[in-house]
Amino acid sequence: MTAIRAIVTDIEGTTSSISFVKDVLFPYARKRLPAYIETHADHADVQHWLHEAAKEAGFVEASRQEVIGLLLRWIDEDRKSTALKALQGMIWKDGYEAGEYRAHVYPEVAARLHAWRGDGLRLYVYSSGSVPAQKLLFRYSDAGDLTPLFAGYFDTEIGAKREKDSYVRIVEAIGERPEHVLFLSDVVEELDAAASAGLRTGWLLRSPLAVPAQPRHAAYTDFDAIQL
Ligand SMILES: CSCCC(=O)C(=O)COP(=O)(O)O
Ligand SMILES: [Mg+2]
Repeated sequence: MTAIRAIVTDIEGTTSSISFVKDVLFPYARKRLPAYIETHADHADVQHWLHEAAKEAGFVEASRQEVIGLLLRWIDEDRKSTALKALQGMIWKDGYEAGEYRAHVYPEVAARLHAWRGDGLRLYVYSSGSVPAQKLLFRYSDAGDLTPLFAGYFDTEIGAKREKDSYVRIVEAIGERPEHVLFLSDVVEELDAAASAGLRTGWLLRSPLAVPAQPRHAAYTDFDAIQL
């Protein structure tokens, strides 16, 4: 089998629990988003992402309140909007820095990432969460600061996770041939897109999920089970 030289991992459902994202991060951002936007309305990056959100929704003209309402609805719908994710990441920063939560990573993940790095593999993240949010999550993980392990981060600014071209661009950016890159995710549509771009794939099916009898991607219950 072709040697794996780089691993690109998803976060939610793969390195970290869906519950940490849905039950801790999303409610934290939802509660604070209206006040955060009002108090940061003169910040250029906030203005930029509000404008992008309004554009994405097809609003020709929208008040700040209308865009806030839109963003709250998108949080409830778990919409993978680049603009929403950027704004959520800005809000989560306060919570991490105040010690209000630490990011969940599954128990075997940190040691396995260290082992892969020790074997010379390059490690990357690809998540719908913004790159700053990804860095915060691994900086403030419950297994300590894992950011030194990663060579790079990708978010939906490179493309949507269910589109083949996103993975084509990622392998170009990391300078590898696709067959030397393993993409790990819990979402089969993301794995289908990565496989169509020629990447190797690993499907994380964390307990209590059951591994199907004939999974269409190599399936693993945790990182320690992954065969390179
Ligand atoms: C980067 S932490 C927040 C994760 C997030 O907002 C999200 O939507 C998770 O998506 P993923 O692509 O990691 O499944
Ligand atoms: Mg996921």
